[in-house]
Amino acid sequence: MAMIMAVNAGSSSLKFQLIEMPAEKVIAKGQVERIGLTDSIFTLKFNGEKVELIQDINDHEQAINLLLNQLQEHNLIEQFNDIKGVGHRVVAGGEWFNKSHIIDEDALEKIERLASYAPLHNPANAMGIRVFQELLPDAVSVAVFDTAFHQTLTRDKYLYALPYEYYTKYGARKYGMHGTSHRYVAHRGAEVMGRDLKDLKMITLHLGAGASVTAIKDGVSFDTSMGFTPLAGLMMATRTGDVDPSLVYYIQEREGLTNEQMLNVLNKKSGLLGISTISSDMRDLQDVEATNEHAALAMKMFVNRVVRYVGEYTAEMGGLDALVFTAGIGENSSIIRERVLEQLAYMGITFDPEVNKRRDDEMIISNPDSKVTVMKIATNEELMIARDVQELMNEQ
Ligand SMILES: Nc1ncnc2c1ncn2[C@@H]1O[C@H](COP(=O)(O)OP(=O)(O)O)[C@@H](O)[C@H]1O
Ligand SMILES: CC(=O)OP(=O)(O)O
Ligand SMILES: [Mg+2]
Repeated sequence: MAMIMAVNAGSSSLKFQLIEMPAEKVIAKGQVERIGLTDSIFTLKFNGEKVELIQDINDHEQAINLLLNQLQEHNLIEQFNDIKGVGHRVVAGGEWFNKSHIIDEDALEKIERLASYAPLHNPANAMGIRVFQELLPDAVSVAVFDTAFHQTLTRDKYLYALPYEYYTKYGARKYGMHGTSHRYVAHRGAEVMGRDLKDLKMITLHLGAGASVTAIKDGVSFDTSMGFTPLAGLMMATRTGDVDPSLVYYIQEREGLTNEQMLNVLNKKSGLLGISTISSDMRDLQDVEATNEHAALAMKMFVNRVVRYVGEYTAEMGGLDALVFTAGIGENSSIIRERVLEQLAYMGITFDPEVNKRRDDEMIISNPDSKVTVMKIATNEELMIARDVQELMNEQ
């Protein structure tokens, strides 16, 4: 029996679970949401108790400190001596890592060197790794990469139509992200359907602050919407998603921005925030869309891009059997799911809007006569992380 801590730093959140393995028993779990916004939400659940705090949390460092203080306050820190392994979500693994890896100095240095492959994430991931290594020097430390699941993409899918030498010289290619989540919900989705994933053409929609779409065929990742970095693909909370690259230079020149400032606009000032001008959080937009034209426009654009990718990937796979919604928006926003599904009626998708409003962690939303089975599956990246930590510890 081993106690494992799984740490998942997202762009707007920090999530963790303390899990007893191999029983997969969750001892404590919690999250900090809305990092960098006002009224950040901290929740901690243990022994049937729930703690909730609302306060402004500016960055991941503050989030980790708050988490550690709270664990201490509720005497959960004593369990730290029992923690044998800590698993960290790391967004970019480049071509160095195609599976989870024990973190030694060399691996940590590589994770830090991959910062330009995931500028909002890898530095925060590396910071989390160092904090926990100091706190628990004897625990095995493991990195679980978002990019690993997408290593099955074939060259025709992962290359950009740039001069080929940029791929060989600089690793300029699509890596894809959110792989741990896409992998988890794809397998759970197939189980809910009572089917073998290998026999299904499936699209998984991970719609959180970062958002991505994955096409899954023959049980593996076939194509995915994020790219060299998590900036590509869907419109996101603060990221543009796909944009004509010529516009970047056009705007940069006129606004007199440095490269770094321009990247900051694309990563942190765009997306739902950029269009709505009021918030990057879908909850805030839903609250005011009836009276705020910009909030309504941002939501319309968000839905449109999801619909576009579903069509694109269905065409690439030559059909679609199953569609899965997950992550913050995918799991919690029945409005967004409803609007996406209404626009997919042309595919023969039918669903009951009342069923769609239910809050179960796992559910089939589509009607039995629907040509595509539509599901909502709550993701669990932390469980996948804990499983990989356990596996690597067993191999040691
Ligand atoms: N009840 C809700 N309705 C609509 N959107 C929600 C709801 N709850 C959370 N969200 C959205 O989910 C996003 C966070 O998703 P999450 O997957 O936790 O993000 P990340 O892991 O990328 O930080 C928030 O930005 C918010 O827009
Ligand atoms: C890769 C990525 O965008 O992650 P997140 O959604 O957690 O920001
Ligand atoms: Mg996330």
